Amino acid sequence: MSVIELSDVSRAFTVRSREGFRRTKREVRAVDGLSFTVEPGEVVGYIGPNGAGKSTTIKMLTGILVPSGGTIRVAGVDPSRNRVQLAKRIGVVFGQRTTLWWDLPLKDSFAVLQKMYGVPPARHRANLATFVELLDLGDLLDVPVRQLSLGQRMRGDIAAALLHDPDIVYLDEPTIGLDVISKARLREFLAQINADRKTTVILTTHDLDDIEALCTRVMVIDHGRQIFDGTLPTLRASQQAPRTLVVDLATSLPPLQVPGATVTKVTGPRQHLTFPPTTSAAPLVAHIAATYPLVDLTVAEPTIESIITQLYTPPEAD
Ligand SMILES: Nc1ncnc2c1ncn2[C@@H]1O[C@H](COP(=O)(O)OP(=O)(O)OP(=O)(O)O)[C@@H](O)[C@H]1O
Repeated sequence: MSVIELSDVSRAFTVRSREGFRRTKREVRAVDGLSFTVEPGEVVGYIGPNGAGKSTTIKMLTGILVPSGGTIRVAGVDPSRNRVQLAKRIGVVFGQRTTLWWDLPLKDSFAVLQKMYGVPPARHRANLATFVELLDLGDLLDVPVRQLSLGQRMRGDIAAALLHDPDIVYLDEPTIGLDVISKARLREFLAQINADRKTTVILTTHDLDDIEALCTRVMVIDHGRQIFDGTLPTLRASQQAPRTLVVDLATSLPPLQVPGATVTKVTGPRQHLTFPPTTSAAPLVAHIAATYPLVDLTVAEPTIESIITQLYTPPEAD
């Protein structure tokens, strides 16, 4: 059974403004007819440009906002009518602000959460031991949250969101502002938690490396509507972005003649050839190996960044 179900969900806001002496009212449709389901254990990247409606969707999924239309079920209940019941089944992390108690040492925040959620003491101890080890929190437990660095605090926030064994966790920009090593550690941790506990993860991020590292599925939203839902390879293929063969030869040569591929760059013995996403690389590689003094060869996929940019950019009018 799906753990999240949205059917034709919309959410409008009335924005009031004043122009001179005139007051105006305008309706913004932050989410506009959204339908999708998420299965238990999926890791879904929920992405879109600024103002696309991502936060509004997440707020409706947690029950903070009531939809203007359509129906939502999360873990079998209507979020806005069953917020308290649902709170035990979900965890939420907002990268921009902490849910921990600012003046309390990290371990005291965890103890408060245990009481709030009524986690059995043995389970709490086991979870804490796992998170302390995987997130390297040992030296931080006695430090007040306000003294933690952003990366340390984020590790604390993520542990806090998972201590009550939620079925679903919403992560809103969890790696924002973190250095490369902290990002990598967080991604590894989340992948492991998902593998071990089958926790469903909904990840909102502008860092496409998060998506690449973690998500089995990507949903792209723009102007409150879904514009893509599928796997990363499907997203790549759907955008028809060309792939590239990077060929290292034993010697510098003029541009190679390879049917179905075009040389776009020559730097000494290295040549870059592009070919359509619908073409298999195998015959091209076979042709090059049989015809030229090949030393090494790699296939470079289009970066997800370039694909998403292409997706967000409206087609030019004729
Ligand atoms: N409380 C509100 N009142 C009025 N308009 C709102 C409100 N909340 C969101 N909006 C508008 O709804 C639209 C979607 O906003 P939302 O915050 O969901 O986008 P987002 O995809 O999360 O953007 P970002 O990536 O910038 O966080 C925007 O046009 C925003 O201005």
